[in-house]
Amino acid sequence: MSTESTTATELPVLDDDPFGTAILTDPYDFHQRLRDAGPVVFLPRYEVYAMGRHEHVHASLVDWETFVSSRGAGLTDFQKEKPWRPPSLLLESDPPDHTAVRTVMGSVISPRTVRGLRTQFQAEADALVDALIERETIDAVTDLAEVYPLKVFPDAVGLPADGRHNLIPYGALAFNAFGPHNALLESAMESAAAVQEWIWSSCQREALTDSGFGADIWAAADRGEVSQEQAPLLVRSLLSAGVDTTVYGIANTMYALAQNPAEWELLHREPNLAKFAFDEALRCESPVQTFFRTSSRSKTVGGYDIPADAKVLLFLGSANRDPRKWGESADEYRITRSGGGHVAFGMGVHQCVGQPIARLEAEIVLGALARKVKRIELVDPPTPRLNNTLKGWAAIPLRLIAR
Ligand code: HEM
Ligand SMILES: O=C(O)c1ccc(-n2ccnc2)cc1
Repeated sequence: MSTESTTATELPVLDDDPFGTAILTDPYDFHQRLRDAGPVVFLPRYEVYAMGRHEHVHASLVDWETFVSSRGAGLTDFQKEKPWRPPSLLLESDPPDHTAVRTVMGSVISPRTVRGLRTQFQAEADALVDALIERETIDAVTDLAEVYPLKVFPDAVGLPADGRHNLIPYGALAFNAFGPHNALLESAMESAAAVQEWIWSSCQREALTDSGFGADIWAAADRGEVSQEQAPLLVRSLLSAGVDTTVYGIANTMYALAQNPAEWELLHREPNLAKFAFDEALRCESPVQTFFRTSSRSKTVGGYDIPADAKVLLFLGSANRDPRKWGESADEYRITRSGGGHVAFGMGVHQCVGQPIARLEAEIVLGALARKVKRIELVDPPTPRLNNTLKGWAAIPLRLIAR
């Protein structure tokens, strides 16, 4: 059998700052240059190895033995620097440690449990939409995308009624913390300092209602499926991830629909397409733009050598717009596209365990709005909300033209 010999080819280099304001605001030109530069590109700014093509991002996500998560899913290498908080038992662990806690979280957020949320989620969506269509203009972020998840998700977790507003700055901190120590992370640390106490106390058994995702995690600990020490950390995972991601995802979908009136018109005619409208927005306006891995050993990717112990930056948002996978219409928002295969929720052992909740929230609230609103129009350009990991908006002023 011939052994393919690949001579180490000189790595392409890009001097851009992917965590600078310009690229965080509008990453798509950089993504194209990254994909066209090669399968692996060295970014000297942070001394990391970057991948932007779907083929290699996908392959690296599923190769958890080479590209590990236990040394941090952000820029910090936990073998070299202390994490800012105890590492995530899910996101920042590898099999076999990861396997047991993932099994528990997968059974807590099971399709059956999530299906049981549909009635309550629908009631909250109908009430919110009925209030919104009374107004001629709304803000799709502050009146819709931030309001709906912040009501239904903490209810599903079983959080106390007061203090829930803390979830947004804490989520912003968690996602900024995956990036470099820049001004975004600095300001997130300052504004979230106060909420860390509320977050940790909300993860404790006594703070949670006796039914909900929180209680189910503690029940798994009582059954010995996870330890009593792991239970609050698993609840913390839900609080870190459960709100900001869906806020950005629903907002990004509304902006994509506002930019494509024909797509809204189709959705208004067929509100059951709401789940596809959300999925296509996740592909072309990915809320979670990047995640890091660390190479446990040297690896040749696309003919280029990545050394061991290197930080590898996977551009999910770029992979999801790669014309090598999605064709020339890759940048276009088309809700009838068969969009399967995107990596907006990751891929492999760490693929988003909260996906069913995110999808249910979006399908229901977008479907409820589409049923009652004939057309939506942008009133002013949206205001970006910058974050080292998340891409989305702080404000999207819209006019709603109900039936
Ligand atoms: C639009 C919404 C969401 C997006 C785009 C998203 C995206 C992702 C991505 C890309 C990963 C993989 C991370 C990696 O490979 O390192 C992930 C993992 C994860 N997500 Fe989400 N997420 C969303 C919503 C949620 C929600 C609502 C929850 C909680 C209920 C959640 C909980 C998690 C957890 C716990 C993990 C780690 C899974 C593991 O490491 O086994 N996510 N998510
Ligand atoms: O355990 C944590 O802190 C944590 C877990 C998961 C996420 N995440 C990212 C995208 N979907 C969820 C963020 C933080």
